[in-house]
Amino acid sequence: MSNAIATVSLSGTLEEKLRAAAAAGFAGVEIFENDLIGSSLSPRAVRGMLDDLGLACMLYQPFRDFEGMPGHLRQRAMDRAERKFDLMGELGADRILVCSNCSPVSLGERARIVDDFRELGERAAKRGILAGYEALAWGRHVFDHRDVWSIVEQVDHPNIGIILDSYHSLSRKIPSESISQIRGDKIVFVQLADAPLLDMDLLYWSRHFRNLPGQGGLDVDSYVAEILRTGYDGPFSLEIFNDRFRSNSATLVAEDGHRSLNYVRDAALRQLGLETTMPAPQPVLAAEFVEFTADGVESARLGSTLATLGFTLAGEHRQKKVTRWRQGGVNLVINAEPKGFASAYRAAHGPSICAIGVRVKDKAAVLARAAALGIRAYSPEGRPGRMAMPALRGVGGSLVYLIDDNEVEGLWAREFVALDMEPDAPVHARGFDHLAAVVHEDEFLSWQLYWRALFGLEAKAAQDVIDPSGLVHSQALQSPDGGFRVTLNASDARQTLSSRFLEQGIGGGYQHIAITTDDIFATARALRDSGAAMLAIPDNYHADLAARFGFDDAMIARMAQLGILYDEDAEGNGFWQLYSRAFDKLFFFEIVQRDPAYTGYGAPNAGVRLAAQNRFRDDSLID
Ligand SMILES: O=C(O)c1ccc(O)c(O)c1
Ligand SMILES: [Mg+2]
Repeated sequence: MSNAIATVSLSGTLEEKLRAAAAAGFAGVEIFENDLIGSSLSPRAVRGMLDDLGLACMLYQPFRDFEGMPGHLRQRAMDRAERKFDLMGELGADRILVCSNCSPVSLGERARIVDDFRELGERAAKRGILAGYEALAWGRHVFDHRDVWSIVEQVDHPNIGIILDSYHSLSRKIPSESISQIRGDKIVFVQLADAPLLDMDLLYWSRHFRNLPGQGGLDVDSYVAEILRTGYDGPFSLEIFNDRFRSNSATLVAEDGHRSLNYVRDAALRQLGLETTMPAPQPVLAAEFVEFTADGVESARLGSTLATLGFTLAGEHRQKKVTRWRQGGVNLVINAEPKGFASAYRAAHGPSICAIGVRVKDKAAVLARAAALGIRAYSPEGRPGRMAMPALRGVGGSLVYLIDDNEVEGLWAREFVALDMEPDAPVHARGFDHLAAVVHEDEFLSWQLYWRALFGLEAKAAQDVIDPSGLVHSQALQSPDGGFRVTLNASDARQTLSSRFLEQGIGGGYQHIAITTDDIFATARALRDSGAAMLAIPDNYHADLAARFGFDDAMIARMAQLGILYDEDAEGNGFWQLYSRAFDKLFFFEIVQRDPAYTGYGAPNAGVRLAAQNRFRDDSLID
């Protein structure tokens, strides 16, 4: 059970693609015909390079418009096949993919198609080649793997088998259980791809939007499980046509690709109740803290800001210039140490969120799963084992600290001297609702895979958000019970709030923290009274709210005065929101009150919020 990747999935020249595939640990590649045709390397030189890199040439593809051709075109197709068999001999490939015919002149007659494959089988046998028939979802006559299987059965030739491609089957909603009809030893090759759920022409969707298993919305896990159940033990190969990947770093896509195959295989084995080498994903129970990096002066200013937001200084680190601010279940840590990770992060990104801490049941299992997925742990140079908490690399170079649920209280007590909290300070924050990160568009899918593969977070439907300066893609992910939520935002438009954050902060990272309250009106009044700088929302928004939800005038006036936004799902579950102004134009806070059954993030309000923030742009980057 090895991992392979089609050269079409990676950017660059053929040489660059092969190097990236080898470096990421793939056992082999599919040579995609166009990549060879456009290369100045001879087939023998490609073979030499594959040998040097330790890569097998597992498949040559695609061979198009073969079966059911009329008249003299039939002989042309056979001649063409012989030429490709010659080429495969030079490349060292013994498998070829024949995709179902798309030609408008092709014939759909079953008997002809069967005859053509019998003849191809005879020709392939003389060369020691296996040909696999793949149903393209947009094939002229054959577009369903069930038809391909029935043809392959009828052809009944040892050199003719089936190739399964998850995109073609799942985009057409063909039940994966149908794979149980297929004999495992007749599966010549398996190609895997995921895709976002878009209502789109099948060909266009396939050629531009495929992505890695764990980055889209197709049930690739169950597809793989059904294939494993047939006894197939050959390679799983990524065949990803994706506009973004074509311009992305081949190294990033190859590394993510390898991770995604290991992830999907693990998930499929788990579905089947079979043994797998990876520990199970540990759900994140909750975010325990968010850590800010700031120098001494910024630290004092940030402390004042947190105080206006209702936080109290709750502890000081026993050895370090680190303070703990607390309100209800929300812990914010300000790290003003002049050395170490936080200080290095600040040097690159400015005062910002440099780490988060998450509670899990078994951090050792998380670390082991991360290692199996090739996700790096953070180890401060020269001081292994000195960390109070292990950490993994996270978005924008930040860290994710791992804390076992049963050690949380002990950890705070051990590391921090507790300061007396004002006993009757009102508590408006119950816990973290979600953490919102901004990432480069090129890494948008990569971080989705990270959260899904490592922690088993579930992806919600992607949202397109309209910023006054352009489109922002937004993807929410959450633990199955909703105890931990993150959102990823990315934008190609140069002047959106997301893009300005990347420029200002030199790279991705967390841009805002959303905190839950049980009474947003009381919280909003308290924040106003303590002088917190909050984001004003224009009256037009509230007039529209009144029209949409029938709020009375007094309610609308209160919401407008306090800058409260509202959304409601189809069942009438509500969601209330309130935003702070940004600290140093870098990060800000959101306060939310959610009906337990409301599962969104106020997407209809995001454009209004971005427009409001956009009004503070002029003097410098964001506010
Ligand atoms: O888009 C295509 O033409 C194409 C070619 C070969 C494949 O294996 C495939 O899945 C799609
Ligand atoms: Mg395919």
